[in-house]
Amino acid sequence: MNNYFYNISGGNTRSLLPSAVAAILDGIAKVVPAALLVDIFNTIYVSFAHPETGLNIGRMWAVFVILLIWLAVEYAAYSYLYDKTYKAAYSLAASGRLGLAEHIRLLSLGFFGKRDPGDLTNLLLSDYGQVENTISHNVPQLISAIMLPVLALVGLVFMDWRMALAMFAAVPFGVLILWLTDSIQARLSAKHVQAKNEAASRLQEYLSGIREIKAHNIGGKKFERLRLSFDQLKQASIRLEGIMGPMIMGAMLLTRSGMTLMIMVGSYLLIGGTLSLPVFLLFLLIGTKIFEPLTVVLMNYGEMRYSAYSAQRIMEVKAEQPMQGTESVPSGKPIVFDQVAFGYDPQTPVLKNLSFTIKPNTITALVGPSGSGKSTITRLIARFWDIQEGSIRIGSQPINRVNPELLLADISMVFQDVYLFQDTIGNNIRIGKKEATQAEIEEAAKRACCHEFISRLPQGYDTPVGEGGSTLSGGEKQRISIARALLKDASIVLLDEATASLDPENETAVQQAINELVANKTVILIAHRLKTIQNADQILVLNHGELVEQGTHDELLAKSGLYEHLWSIQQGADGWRVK
Ligand SMILES: Nc1ncnc2c1ncn2[C@@H]1O[C@H](COP(=O)(O)OP(=O)(O)OP(=O)(O)O)[C@@H](O)[C@H]1O
Repeated sequence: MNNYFYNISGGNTRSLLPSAVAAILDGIAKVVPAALLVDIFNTIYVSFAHPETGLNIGRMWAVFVILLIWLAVEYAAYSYLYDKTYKAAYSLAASGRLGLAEHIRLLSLGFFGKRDPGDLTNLLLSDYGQVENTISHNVPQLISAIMLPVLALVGLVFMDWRMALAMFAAVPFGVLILWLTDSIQARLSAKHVQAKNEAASRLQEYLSGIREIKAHNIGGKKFERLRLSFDQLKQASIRLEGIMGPMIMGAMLLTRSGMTLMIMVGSYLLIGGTLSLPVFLLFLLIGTKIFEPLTVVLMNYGEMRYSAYSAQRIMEVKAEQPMQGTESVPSGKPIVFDQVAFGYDPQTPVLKNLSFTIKPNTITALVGPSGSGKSTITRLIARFWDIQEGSIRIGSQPINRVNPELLLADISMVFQDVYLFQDTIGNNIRIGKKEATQAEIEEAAKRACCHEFISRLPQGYDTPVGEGGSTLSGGEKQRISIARALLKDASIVLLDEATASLDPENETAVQQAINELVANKTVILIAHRLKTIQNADQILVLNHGELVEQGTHDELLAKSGLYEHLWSIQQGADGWRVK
């Protein structure tokens, strides 16, 4: 149970305390009207039992006034409960979501390879929503609903312990049913949450891949996966409701059967003369009030069990270790790969025994057939993953000891698939330097050859771009990402050359922007077209994750090896035409 509260509060159990106190106050507030009801009953009963004394009007008025005052107190208690519980729950969930998103950002990219992106979205939205609901509704309602039966039990035991025992005798059996079925409920709830997440993931996949689905006419196949996931969700929902419903209902009926038992016991005791009529009537009156909150307790317990799996999922991600390292990045030092071996899956090596040095302020081009490991090298320099063997150093500092945030602050990256955020063009460039002025942004845009096309847009730098940059052309997005990198002005530039997919006009503009970016930087460039790297300081030729050749363009051509082979293929392909 401790674990449960630890998980639903996102590891901060103390944050539940104010709402628990508020719920206790709310519970107590609800007990007072019941106690006053007993007093009214008693006053009326006495006037009937002893007609000579008449109805005690003064007492009735006193109860009426207390009830009025109490309504105000109850309102205040409820407002306090609202403030402490609901607001606390929503801010706990909001800060928890942001904290988790921040934690996820600090994890190695290897973590994302293991998880479906839709699954993580669900974790942050749906699972947190579930937990939020538990904290804001189920836990306080449960605490508040427990107060009346517990306090009533204490009072009733003093009045007549035999009747109190009869009234509550069935409660342990109701609890026993819940306890016995706990593992079934946990399993069914987990399956239901999994099915819900799977359906949401498939839906997200279907919607975000709609362009490819249309282009390849695979709607039927993808829709089948979507249909299947919704079908499984339906089955899981039916199983959860179908099995748990009767069990909770059984526990409820059993608990409520205490009322019947109490009436029977009371009747016998009344006949036997060991119970007075007013006490019997009092038990009947209180009994009707007590079993309602007990039903609420059982219902909320079911809900809480359901959210336990969501909380567990959140805590599992929180338990993932962020990348370690506290050192700063030595400046002006070479990047050294020393017998590096790496595989995304450690059993399948992608890079093998790789050793080379990249001198500061030089251009190193990575060349090789598709899948030879070029992008992987750039990802390892940025420490998206940690390697399994050997070491990567900047100067003498192994990068696995460097603070990942500081390392990334020193690296600019320009990839082929540029992602632009759903924001203005200006703010998308500002990502390179948060505190940049408008003048700095425009200066970077000018150097990246995108100022002109941005200025032509009706809202200029304030023009919003669609999510992912869907409203801009490939070349325009490239140049904006180069402007970002220019603004960042990091000493290491990782560049995935993308000019192959651009039209000649865009290509010249992008090439010019790249030339601005790489001046006086340590550049690692993934080269797809060899004619662009003839002036590189060194070219590393990779094949199947191994370094097979190394040198300048002329040195490598003279070797007549893989580079020369790739060069001659590209020379031939340069003149291809559609017939
Ligand atoms: N995230 C990943 N998870 C698992 N395997 C991966 C991942 N990224 C790449 N790989 C595998 O690692 C190998 C090297 O890939 P990499 O992307 O580094 O090659 P590349 O030379 O850049 O290829 P290309 O020129 O086609 O971009 C390939 O076999 C690829 O399938």
